Amino acid sequence: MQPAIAIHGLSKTYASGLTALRNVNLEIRRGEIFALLGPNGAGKTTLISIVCGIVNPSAGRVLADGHDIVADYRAARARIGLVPQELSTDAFESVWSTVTFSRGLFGKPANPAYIEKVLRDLSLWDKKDSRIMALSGGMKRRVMIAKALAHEPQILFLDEPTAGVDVELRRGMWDMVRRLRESGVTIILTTHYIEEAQEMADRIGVIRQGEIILVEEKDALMAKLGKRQLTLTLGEPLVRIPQALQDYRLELSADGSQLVYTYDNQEHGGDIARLLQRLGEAGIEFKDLSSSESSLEEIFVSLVHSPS
Ligand SMILES: Nc1ncnc2c1ncn2[C@@H]1O[C@H](COP(=O)(O)OP(=O)(O)OP(=O)(O)O)[C@@H](O)[C@H]1O
Repeated sequence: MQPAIAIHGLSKTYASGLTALRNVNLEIRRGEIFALLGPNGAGKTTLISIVCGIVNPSAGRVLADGHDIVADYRAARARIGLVPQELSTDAFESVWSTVTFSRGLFGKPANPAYIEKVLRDLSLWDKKDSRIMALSGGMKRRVMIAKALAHEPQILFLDEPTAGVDVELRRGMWDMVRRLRESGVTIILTTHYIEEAQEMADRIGVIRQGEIILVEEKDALMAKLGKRQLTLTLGEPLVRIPQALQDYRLELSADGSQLVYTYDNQEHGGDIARLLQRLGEAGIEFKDLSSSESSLEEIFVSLVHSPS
């Protein structure tokens, strides 16, 4: 199946000489939610802006639903909806006219029934006659999404959709994005919030200094890179890790009161049973035991901060 977005060898050097993207290759599958995760200045907005035709690439090629974003701009752009980071709407216009106008920009014939559906789906129907300036911040964000959907795009870019949004509203946005995906829209979102990627994405791409350093199924990423730790609080502090336990990846806390065992998610629990048995044989007693799983956040931090 043709990908929703195909990016080949994309690079961008701004007039200032700054290279924001370096040879990016990426395919977004039809119908997926793809989260592009990266620290400030990594190149996320530049990438989205190129795909949406707002910024010119320095090199490379992008196809949106098979249409070249430069040679076949109109067809490519018609398939894409963009919800930018900044709220940009005319404060004095009503919700209805703002959204209807956006559809007209793409040369699509009027379709009040479709606009009504979009506004209802976004819980904006009862605000359709309100001026934008009279809406809350969360409602304004939803208007931005309604505008982006007005021309019935199959691919939706959300640039930092929940930046500065409270927890409740963020959950509401996530639900809404899932519903959009269920309706067949492919979704690409950028985020700083690891939790957002962890919660929403089917696949995750990590971008650092203009390079895509990783693209993985979220579940595979969690399984592959996720580590578990078992912390044993000892009955009596140890001075050093006994010879009999040298085979295990064990660390002793500075005060000798805790042993920490780090293991991969894929490893089986049998290893732990053996470790506990060996501890018993070595006469080491423990009074407490707890386990923890590393989150995507730790994985992300270790990736982004590891040397290039
Ligand atoms: N118009 C421009 N001219 C020159 N440099 C730019 C321009 N736009 C962005 N940059 C630079 O390109 C780099 C990538 O910026 P970009 O906005 O794409 O990053 P980002 O990952 O979206 O960051 P954030 O998470 O902060 O939004 C940054 O170093 C930025 O300063």
